[in-house]
Amino acid sequence: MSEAEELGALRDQIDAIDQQIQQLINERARCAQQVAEVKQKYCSPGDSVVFYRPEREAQVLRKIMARNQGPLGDESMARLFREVMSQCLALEEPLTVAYLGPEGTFTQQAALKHFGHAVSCAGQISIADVFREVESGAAHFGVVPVENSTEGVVTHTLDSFVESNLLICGEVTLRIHHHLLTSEPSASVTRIYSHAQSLAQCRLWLDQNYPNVERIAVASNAEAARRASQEPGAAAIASEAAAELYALKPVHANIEDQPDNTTRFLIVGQQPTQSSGDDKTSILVASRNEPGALYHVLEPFHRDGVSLTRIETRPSRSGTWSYVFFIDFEGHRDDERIVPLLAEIQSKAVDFKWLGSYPKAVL
Ligand SMILES: O=C(O)C(=O)C[C@]1(C(=O)O)C=C[C@@H](O)C=C1
Repeated sequence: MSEAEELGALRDQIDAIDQQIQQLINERARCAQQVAEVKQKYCSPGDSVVFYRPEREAQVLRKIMARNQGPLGDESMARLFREVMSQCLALEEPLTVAYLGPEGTFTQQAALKHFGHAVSCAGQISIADVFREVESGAAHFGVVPVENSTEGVVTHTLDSFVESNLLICGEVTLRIHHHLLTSEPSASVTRIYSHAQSLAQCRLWLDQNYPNVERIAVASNAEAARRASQEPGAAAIASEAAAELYALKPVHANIEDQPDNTTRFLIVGQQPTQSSGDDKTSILVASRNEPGALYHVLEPFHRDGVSLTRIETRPSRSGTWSYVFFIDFEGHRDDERIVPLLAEIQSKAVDFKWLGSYPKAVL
C-alpha cells in the first residue's frame, strides 16, 4: 500500500469513530437537559434552581481518571471531559463567572480550567469587586487567588471572607509559568512591568539577567503586558495568554525562580456544596486573646486525626492584638466525624464562621 492508501484507511476509521463520539456527546447533552428538568421540577417554590453541581463534576472527573487506560494521559482525558461537561452545563444554564481580571490573568486561566470554556468570564478590577459581583447576583460564581507556593497568602481574599456571606464551592490550582514578553530586541529593554508578586517570584532571575533594569509593579500581569505592547523599551513578566492577547514575543520562557511555582484559587458562590467523598472544609475562627488559644482550637483536629491542610493568622479588625485563624482541613461539614468536631470548635471559639466544604481540586 502507498502512504496515501494507508493514511486514507486510517482516516476513514477516524471519521467513523468521530461520528460515534459526536452522537454519544449529543446523547449525553440530552441527558443533561433532562437532569435540568428534574432539578426544576423538585425545586421548592421561591428557591432558585441550582444547576451547577461541583461535587458531581468532581466525581465524574475522578471516575474518568481512575478508569483511563491510555494512550491519552489521565489528565488529558479529564480535560476533554471537563469541556464536554462545561457545554452540557451551558445547555442547562449559561454561567457567568467573575474573576480577578483583566483579560489574560492567571485567575482567568484558573476560571477556565475549573469551569471549562462554555462559561462567560467577566474580568473585575479587584478581589472586592469579584465578591460584590457574586453577592449582587450579577455573576453566578467568582474566582479569586488565595495562596502562592513561593509568595504565600493573598491577604485581600482572606479578609474578604470576614465580611462576606459567600461560600467556597471549589478550589483549583495552577502551575504558574512566567515569561519575559516584549516586542523589542531583549537588549533594548529599559523597564520591566509586572504584578509585585510576579516580580518577587522572578527576583533571582532578574538579578542575574537584568540587574540594572527598572522593575515597576502594576495592578496585574495583563496590565503589564498591555503597557509593554505600547511603550518603547518596555517588557512585561506575564503568562503565555497575555503574550497572545497583546501580540508580544516571549523572549525568555519559564523565568520563575521556583520551578514548581503554583497558585491556588478559590471558587465562591451563594450555595453550599454537597459531599463529593473527597473534600476540604474552610473555617474562620476567632479565639480569646489568651495563652494557648490557638492550641485549644487545633487540639480537637489532632485528637480526631483530621488533617489540617493550611492555617493562616490575620489580625482581627475588631480589637488590637486579637487574631482570626483561617483553617482548611480534610473532610466535609456533613461527614460523620466532622459534625461533632465543628460543634466543639464552635463552642470554644469567640467567633466562628464556616466558609464552605468543597471537592478537593481534581485537575
Ligand atoms: O449531574 C448533574 O447534576 C448535571 O447537571 C450534569 C452535569 C454533567 O454534564 O455531567 C452538568 C452540570 C453539573 O454541574 C454536573 C454534571
